[in-house]
Amino acid sequence: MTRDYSQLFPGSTPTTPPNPLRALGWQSFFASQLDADEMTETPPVRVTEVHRSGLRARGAAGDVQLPPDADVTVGDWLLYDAETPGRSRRLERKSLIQRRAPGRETRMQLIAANLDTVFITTSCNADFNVARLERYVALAFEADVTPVIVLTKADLEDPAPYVEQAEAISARVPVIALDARADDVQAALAPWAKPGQTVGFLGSSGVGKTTLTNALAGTEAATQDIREDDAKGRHTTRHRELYITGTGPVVLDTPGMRELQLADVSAGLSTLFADIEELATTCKFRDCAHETEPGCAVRAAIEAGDLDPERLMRWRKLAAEEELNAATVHEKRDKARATAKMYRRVQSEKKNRR
Ligand SMILES: Nc1nc2c(ncn2[C@@H]2O[C@H](COP(=O)(O)OP(=O)(O)OP(=O)(O)O)[C@@H](O)[C@H]2O)c(=O)[nH]1
Ligand SMILES: [Zn+2]
Repeated sequence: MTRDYSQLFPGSTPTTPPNPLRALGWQSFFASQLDADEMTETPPVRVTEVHRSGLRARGAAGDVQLPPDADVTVGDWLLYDAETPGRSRRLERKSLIQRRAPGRETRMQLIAANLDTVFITTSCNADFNVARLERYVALAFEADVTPVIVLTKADLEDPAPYVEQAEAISARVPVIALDARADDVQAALAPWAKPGQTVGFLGSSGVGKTTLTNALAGTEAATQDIREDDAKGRHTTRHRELYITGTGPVVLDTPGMRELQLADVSAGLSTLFADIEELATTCKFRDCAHETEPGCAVRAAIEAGDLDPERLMRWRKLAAEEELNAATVHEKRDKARATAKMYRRVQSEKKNRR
């Protein structure tokens, strides 16, 4: 059987019924990475779940399973090789959210691939914290995901002062205030939550991420929970990590996103604090610490009221933190290598002694 895949390529006119791949978040960026033959022989599937035992993915023809692969994460697109699923080719990513692996592992842990927009969520109350929002924004920039700040619980408190502070974070980051339980959530998020787009939520516990996910994914979110028996025959409820709404965006909701911390975000910090870094290049001294040095452009901007001193402080803190984080990742890796080397030496010495 030959399928007509011409409609999946950019520039073609959409046909009805809606393209099933588009409902999964398929975009011309991915289509441009393969030709019509590959499209037929190895149809694209999107990874919906990652488990130790393997991957689950969904494509035009339904759900498939693949062997585990450390270089694949939720949201990835694979060209499914039905004969040898392990050989399925991963398409180049549009974006990638990753973090330092917790505990003793030294590698980066992949959290989510191919998100278009991340809704950085906080509430108009004590949860609101500019420094934390900046971290999330830097992380989004680092991952090549568009950040949008969403302020929930606007029905409980006057959102105006929160909106004002959030808008000061970056001219490149839109800010929206809403009641997450209201009917107009879909409309408010519509500019980013269009069909074919993939979105996710970041933020502390209790700020309304689940409420917003349900608003976008509708009843789908609830009905996509899967009941299954675990190894011991107990019933367990498993959440899908990718909600496919059919008519709206794809909503990515992995446990990893909820536990996310600041990872390597040096590039993201440079984007967020581009103004300060730009100013710093005009300081008289190259290694200016922007403290008491003469000819410091950064201090001059503060004195002129053009730069918020608090913002400078937060930039310093984040930059220092980032330096420390990056160092520990590298140090850990060096240490692990040294240990492995020593182990091999001991083993070979043992062998030689025999
Ligand atoms: N009044 C009001 N209540 C809200 C709003 N957003 C969320 N809530 C309520 O706050 C509580 C927590 O919302 P959730 O959506 O579960 O928050 P969450 O971010 O998913 O929390 P975790 O699942 O712990 O990560 C629920 O009782 C919501 O109904 C809002 O905008 N206004
Ligand atoms: Zn300076």
